[in-house]
Amino acid sequence: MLLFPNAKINIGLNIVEKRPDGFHNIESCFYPVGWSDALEVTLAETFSFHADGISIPGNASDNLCIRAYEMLAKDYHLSPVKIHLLKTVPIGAGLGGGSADAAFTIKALNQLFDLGISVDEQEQYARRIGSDCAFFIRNKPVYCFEKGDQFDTIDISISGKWIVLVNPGIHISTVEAYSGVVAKRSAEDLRTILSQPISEWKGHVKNDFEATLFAKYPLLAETKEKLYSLGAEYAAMSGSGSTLFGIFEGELNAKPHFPDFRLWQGILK
Ligand SMILES: C[C@@](CO)(OP(=O)(O)O)[C@H](O)COP(=O)(O)OP(=O)(O)OC[C@H]1O[C@@H](n2ccc(N)nc2=O)[C@H](O)[C@@H]1O
Ligand SMILES: Nc1ncnc2c1ncn2[C@@H]1O[C@H](COP(=O)(O)OP(=O)(O)O)[C@@H](O)[C@H]1O
Repeated sequence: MLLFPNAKINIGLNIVEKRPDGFHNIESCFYPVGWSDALEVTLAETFSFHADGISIPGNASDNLCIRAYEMLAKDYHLSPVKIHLLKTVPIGAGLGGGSADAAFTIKALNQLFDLGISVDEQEQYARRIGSDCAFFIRNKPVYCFEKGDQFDTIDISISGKWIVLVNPGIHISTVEAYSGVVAKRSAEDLRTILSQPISEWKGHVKNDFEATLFAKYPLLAETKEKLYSLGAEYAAMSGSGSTLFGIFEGELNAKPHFPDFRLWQGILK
C-alpha cells in the first residue's frame, strides 16, 4: 500500500495559555498542503523500517511510523510489515511532517489489516503520538484548539489559490519555539477574521511564534517580506517554523526568487 503523507500549514496561531500539564492551549487553522512524503507499507516476513530522502535526525528506531505500528500492535494482532518512507517534507519546519507520517501509518495499517478502527478512534490513537497528529487523520481544513488536537469547522475561502512554501533550512524544534513565547489570549477572534476575504487578513491573522523567532533568525522575517514583495495576498510563518508560506491570487514561478531554499508550490485544495 502506497500513501502520500502531506504537510500542513498553520494559518494564524494564537498561543492562548500555558496548561497545568506543561503544554499550551492554542487556536489555529490547520490547512493541508500538497508537499508530501511517500510511505509504503507492505506485508513481510519480519518487521522492518527504512527511510530514504532527507535525513531524519535521531535514531531510526524512534521514527514516528514505528511508534504508530507499535501502538496499534498493542491492541490488535498485526503481522509483520515492511515500512519504506521517502522523506521529502522538511523536518523541524512547522509543517507537521513527522505527525503526518504517523497518522498515515495508522490509516495504512487500518486498511491493510482491515482493523475496522473508526475515524474518531484513529484520531484518538494519533493524539497519543503528538498534538498535531490527529489532524492528519481527516486531513481537511479545521479550526483547532486546546493542545491543537481538538477540532471544529472553519469558514475559509482560499481553495484554488496558489501557495508557495519556502523552507530556509533552519531547523527549529517545537520545544525550542514554545519555550520562547509568553502565552496571551488574542484580542481578535481568529475564526471571525479567517471568514473575511484574504485581503483583510494582513496584520490581523498572526502567528505568535513569529516575534521571538524572527528576532532570533532575521532571515525568516526577510523571507516573509519577500513573499509580500512578490505579490502575496497573505504571508506568514507556519507553526513553529522555519517554513514561510505565501498565498497568491494566481500562479507564480517562485523558484528563481529563492534559489537556495527548499520550495514547494501548487494549488490549495
Ligand atoms: C507548533 C505546532 C503548531 O501546529 O506544530 P509544528 O509547527 O511543530 O508542526 C504544534 O503545536 C506542535 O505539535 P506537535 O509537533 O505534535 O507537538 P508535540 O509532539 O505534541 O509536543 C512537543 C512539545 O511541544 C510543546 N507543546 C506542543 C503542543 C502544545 N499545544 N503545547 C506545547 O507546549 C511541549 O513542550 C511538547 O513537549
Ligand atoms: N517520520 C518522521 N519524519 C520527520 N521527523 C520525524 C519522523 N519521525 C520522528 N521524527 C522526529 O520528529 C522531529 C520533528 O519532526 P517534524 O514533524 O518534521 O517537525 P515539525 O512538526 O516542526 O515540522 C524530528 O526532529 C525527528 O527527530
